[in-house]
Amino acid sequence: MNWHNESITRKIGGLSTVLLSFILIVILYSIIKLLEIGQEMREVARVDIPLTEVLAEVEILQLEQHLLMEQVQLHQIKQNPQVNFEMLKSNFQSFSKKLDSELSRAISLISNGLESGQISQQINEHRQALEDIKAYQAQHKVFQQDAGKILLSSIDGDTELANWRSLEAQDSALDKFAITLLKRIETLTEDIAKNAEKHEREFLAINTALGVTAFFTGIYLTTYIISSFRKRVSSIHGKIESLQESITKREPLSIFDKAALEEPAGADELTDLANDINQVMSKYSEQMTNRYQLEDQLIQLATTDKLTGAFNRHKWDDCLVNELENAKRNGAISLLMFDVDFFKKVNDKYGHDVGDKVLIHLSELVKQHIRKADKLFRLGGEEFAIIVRDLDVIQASTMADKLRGVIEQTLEDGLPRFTVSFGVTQFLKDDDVDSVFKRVDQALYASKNAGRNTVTTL
Ligand SMILES: Nc1nc2c(ncn2[C@@H]2O[C@H](COP(=O)(O)OP(=O)(O)OP(=O)(O)O)[C@@H](O)[C@H]2O)c(=O)[nH]1
Repeated sequence: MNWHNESITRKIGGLSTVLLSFILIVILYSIIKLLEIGQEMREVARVDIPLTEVLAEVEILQLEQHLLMEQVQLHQIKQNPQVNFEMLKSNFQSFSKKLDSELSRAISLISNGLESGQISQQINEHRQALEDIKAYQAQHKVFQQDAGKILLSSIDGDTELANWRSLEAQDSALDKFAITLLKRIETLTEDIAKNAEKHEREFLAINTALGVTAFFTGIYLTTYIISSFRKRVSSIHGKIESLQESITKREPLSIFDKAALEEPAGADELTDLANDINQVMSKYSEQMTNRYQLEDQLIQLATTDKLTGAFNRHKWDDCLVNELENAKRNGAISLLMFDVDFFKKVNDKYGHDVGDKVLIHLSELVKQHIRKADKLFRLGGEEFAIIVRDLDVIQASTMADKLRGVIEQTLEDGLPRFTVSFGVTQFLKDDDVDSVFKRVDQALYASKNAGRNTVTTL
């Protein structure tokens, strides 16, 4: 399909479709990405941040428990043997219970998150964290039982002291475990938050790229459509201008313009308009050509002698005036006038038809022996004239004599021999139509008087 030739409606429709498709892609992409980012944020907000809080609480409890043990060792065992074991035990159990409940909360946060699908990122890391918390809880339970037993007895014997040291070691291991767990969950949360940020940045970058692409595609397509319209409109404008020019000059369309009339390809509204204009121009051109030919024919009829094909008297009058002007500006122009000798006798002896043929033959003969630029006129009856450019009177006289000789020598089948007499003159600066005509007529008259078949120059 040639897009260039599509209709205006389809072009604009195509442009709108492209732009709307882009917008739709941007919207769909935005929805998908926002849902994805929302899910990631929810995961951070509902699982990872609470998990971090719980483990931070666990760490604090762990520290408090550690502190309690230090107190027991420093104040109650060494300095004050009358220690209230019941209160210590109660405090310790209360911490342990709290810690255990926080650990259970952490376990249920991860387990529920994994089951419900709320945790969608770093699933394996979350599973690993779950296992670690469970291990920590189990380890803590052992510590809790051991501590319960030890706190019921006084720590003054060697055995008890050894047990106390072992308990301290367990507590210290739990401390480290709690810190490691917290760090692991913090890193996990950080990673997920970073991932969400990365997705946000990607989302912004891709949306910007899509927006910019849509913008430039829109500009490109709009410019393309406008320029294609302008091209077509200017071609139509050109046609109308050449039509106007042709009407103003009253001339048919030039060949170049006619070539432009070729049916343009395509199916848009401008093509229809161009086709209509082409049809009008084609008809107009045809009419102008016919008219031109008709005018040519009329001009030929009006300026040509019917019998001989030479220019007639009417044309002679026009030409004589123009050539006189030419002669004044551009130099030598001569005039030859000739007349068939004793033509009346030809008519009388051979008939008027033969007389006509003599005149036709004479005119053809003369045309064969003069230059294209020289004009032959039949002034009336058997009287002719030739206007010759660029020849002075002497050169024109020589030319006349050559013609005279050719006519005298010519023997045409069915025609009698005949001769012609010439009068020759040159257009002079002060000449007017009458003076030059009078002079050449006198020259011809002189030739007749001189016995005919001769050339006289004046
Ligand atoms: N066949 C024919 N004869 C014509 C035509 N026009 C004029 N004539 C004749 O030409 C003759 C001219 O005769 P004249 O004027 O006496 O001249 P001429 O006999 O040629 O004698 P000079 O010119 O003195 O040599 C007349 O008989 C006209 O009838 C024409 O168109 N056809």
